[in-house]
Amino acid sequence: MPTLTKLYSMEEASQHNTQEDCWVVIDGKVYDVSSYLDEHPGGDDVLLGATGKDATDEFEDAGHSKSARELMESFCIGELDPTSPAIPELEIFSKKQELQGIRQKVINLSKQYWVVPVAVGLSVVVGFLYLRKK
Ligand code: HEM
Repeated sequence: MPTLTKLYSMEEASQHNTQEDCWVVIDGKVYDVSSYLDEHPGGDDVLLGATGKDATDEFEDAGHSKSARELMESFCIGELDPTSPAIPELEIFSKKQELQGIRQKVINLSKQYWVVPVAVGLSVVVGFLYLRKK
């Protein structure tokens, strides 16, 4: 009996581009590497950066070993639908920019929240010193 391979479009694969949910497409196959991000010796950022496109060249350029290639098979969840259109580079770029923008906003906000306890602490110290002088 023939085995049924699940087919995914590049559009669908590209939706999985976060730290919790990350798919990469290499040589026509789709890999769910979400559980491997933290362990990937090349870093999680390269895997996240390889989402939404055919990452075959980048994968080959890194010179992966035979054991890496064996390991990757355990993450294979299906194949790329050959009829599905590729996503234009610009769109991938703007999606990543969008994510970067959100990340930056969160960082900025957390920086602001540091200011509050520091300001409160400073006013308590200044107030205390002032009262002691009196
Ligand atoms: C299922 C997918 C993948 C698996 C299982 C995997 C696994 C591994 C393993 C085991 C290594 C250690 C070296 C080796 O044994 O070859 C490695 C290194 C590396 N990988 Fe991957 N990898 C995957 C996908 C990718 C992709 C898509 C990229 C690039 C976009 C990438 C970039 C790298 C880089 C840059 C290194 C470090 C090479 C070095 O510093 O020597 N990997 N990977």
